[in-house]
Amino acid sequence: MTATTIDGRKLSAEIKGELKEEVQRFHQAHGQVPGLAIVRVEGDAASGVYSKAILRIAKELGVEARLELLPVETTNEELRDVLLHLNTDRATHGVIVQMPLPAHLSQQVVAETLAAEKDIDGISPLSAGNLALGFPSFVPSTAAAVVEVLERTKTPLDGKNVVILGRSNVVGKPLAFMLLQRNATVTVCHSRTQNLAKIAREADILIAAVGRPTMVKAEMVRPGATVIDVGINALPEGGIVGDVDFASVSEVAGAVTPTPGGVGPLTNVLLLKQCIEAAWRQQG
Ligand SMILES: NC(=O)C1=CN([C@@H]2O[C@H](COP(=O)(O)OP(=O)(O)OC[C@H]3O[C@@H](n4cnc5c(N)ncnc54)[C@H](OP(=O)(O)O)[C@@H]3O)[C@@H](O)[C@H]2O)C=CC1
Ligand SMILES: Nc1nc(=O)c2c([nH]1)NC[C@@H]1CN(c3ccc(C(=O)N[C@@H](CCC(=O)O)C(=O)O)cc3)C=[N+]21
Repeated sequence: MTATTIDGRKLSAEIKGELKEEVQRFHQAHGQVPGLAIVRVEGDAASGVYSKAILRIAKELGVEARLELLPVETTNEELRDVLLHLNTDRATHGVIVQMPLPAHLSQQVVAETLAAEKDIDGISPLSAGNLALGFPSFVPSTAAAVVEVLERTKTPLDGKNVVILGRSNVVGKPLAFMLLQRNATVTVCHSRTQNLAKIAREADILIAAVGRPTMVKAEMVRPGATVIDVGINALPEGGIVGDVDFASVSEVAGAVTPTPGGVGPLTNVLLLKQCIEAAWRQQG
């Protein structure tokens, strides 16, 4: 069997088309456009690339985005002051703080300071709690991207076995709650999981978010399963590779996302989608 390759770039273009119209509707209704602030503390080169990618997509959609670039020696107090200012800035509807932060800065301070109504990447305790309770909430955009891929490819979730590899706060955990809410039977695996390959093979939908290049091999995949690769691993020779061994897995899976060109291209688009949603909510 040769799996269908899920085209993340195509899905991302489709969503961007919808969001452009949404921004126009917002502008007509309120005489302003949704506003996004990207907070980036210098120190991680890759995060600079992601910030630029977000700015580019915002521009395409007509969202007003600006970058708050802070020096690497920024203190927790200074970072908190920047966030407190953005919390009350009427032109800013959504805020993303680029991860990773330098080690001396506290993710907890960030998560607890950012106003929940502007927390478009779902990092605040209130957002996480709402998600866990099944209440409407902003969610981490990578998890949102995975669910969007599954929904747009009409992959059935109700009653299905979903196995998630990885339990991070930005991918594995929020995904587990989102998929439970959609009536999947969810198993979350991590570095201490025993018999991981056997568990993975039970999955109708296997989601890899571990950060281990090509860890998921064909033997771990049930024939016909849908395999979603969240992993973005930089190669020493340049370029990126996913957590899934795409070539071998394609021979057993029913459908698989490639890397690049899979979940990645949807991530920033869904961040913008949540920013536009935040703008509507703040306008009542
Ligand atoms: N497409 C996108 O937009 C994005 C992609 N990513 C990519 O997704 C991947 C995961 O990211 P993130 O969740 O932030 O990563 P983290 O490093 O925070 O979490 C990795 C998770 O994988 C688990 N894990 C690590 N090694 C193994 C193993 N050998 N077997 C089983 N489980 C293992 C860890 O277990 P334990 O908890 O026990 O340590 C942990 O739960 C990365 O490749 C990252 O680059 C991330 C964000 C956005
Ligand atoms: N607060 C926060 N939220 C995030 O969601 C967040 C973050 N910090 N820090 C960095 C990671 C990583 N991330 C990606 C976004 C887009 C692509 C993407 O567009 N990928 C394309 C191109 C990749 C390439 O070619 O380099 C692809 O996979 O095809 C990937 C990864 C969001 N992250």
